[in-house]
Amino acid sequence: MSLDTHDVTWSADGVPIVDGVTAGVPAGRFTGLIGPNGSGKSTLLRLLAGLLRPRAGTVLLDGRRLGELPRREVARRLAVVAQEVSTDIDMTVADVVALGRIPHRSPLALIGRDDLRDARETEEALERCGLAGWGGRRWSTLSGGERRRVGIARALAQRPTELLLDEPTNHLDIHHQLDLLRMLSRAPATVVAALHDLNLAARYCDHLLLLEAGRLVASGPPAEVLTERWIERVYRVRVTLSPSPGGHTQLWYSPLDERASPPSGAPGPDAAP
Ligand SMILES: Nc1ncnc2c1ncn2[C@@H]1O[C@H](COP(=O)(O)OP(=O)(O)OP(=O)(O)O)[C@@H](O)[C@H]1O
Repeated sequence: MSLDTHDVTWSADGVPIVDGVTAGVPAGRFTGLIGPNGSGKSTLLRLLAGLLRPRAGTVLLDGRRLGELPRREVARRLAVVAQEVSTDIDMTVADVVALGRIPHRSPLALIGRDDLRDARETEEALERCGLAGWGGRRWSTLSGGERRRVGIARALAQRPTELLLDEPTNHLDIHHQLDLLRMLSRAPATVVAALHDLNLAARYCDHLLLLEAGRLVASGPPAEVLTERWIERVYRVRVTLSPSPGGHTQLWYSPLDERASPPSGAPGPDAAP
């Protein structure tokens, strides 16, 4: 495992938000953090990133307590892409992405050599996010989806060993959602992403952690977690699973109080993916 939590609890005003979670994040794989609104995904992600301290329990990075590791090591290794980013910064896209290089800067290194390497990493990260040639654009002029991709490029420029993302597909059109998740599933890092789209989670994730009211209720490969029983219980919707033309599991939803007809290759009028 790359990241582990042992009986981790975090509460606000005495109310447990993450409640006794023991979970492992497999090294080098893409783990999806799923669960309904308010189930604790963002909070668990922040605990994994060391941005919140557990009230009880421990978070381990490669078997070592996260809170006891040197800050610089954590800053180099872990990259976090938060749900929303500030809108009022007046920087170029290249400058924003180059922020990802800061943890790697050594005060003793030759400035010119660092600059060259940072420029190369910045350009490469922009390319991987489909933003080649965008370095000179002003951040403040970008759309929501473009900002999202720049934020992810910043995280990639850091060359993290663990990449943690909170709803990375937010604001992205379907082309960029697929592009991004394919890229994350192939990234040379341990990736953890909070995701709402269970079809995308089924298609791209290697491992899933399912949260319900702050508790981990299921974990494992998508085929073991995305079952009719779990989805109906946790999301309170009826679901029908069928293989997609590409061979992945496709989920069709309908309200619990409606009778869903099984799909015959295409969704019925009451079933929306
Ligand atoms: N600092 C806080 N003080 C009080 N309540 C909080 C705090 N942080 C989170 N919560 C509550 O904890 C619950 C879990 O929040 P969290 O953001 O982790 O959920 P989530 O699963 O990421 O939700 P969503 O899918 O809506 O983004 C929510 O009900 C939220 O209101």
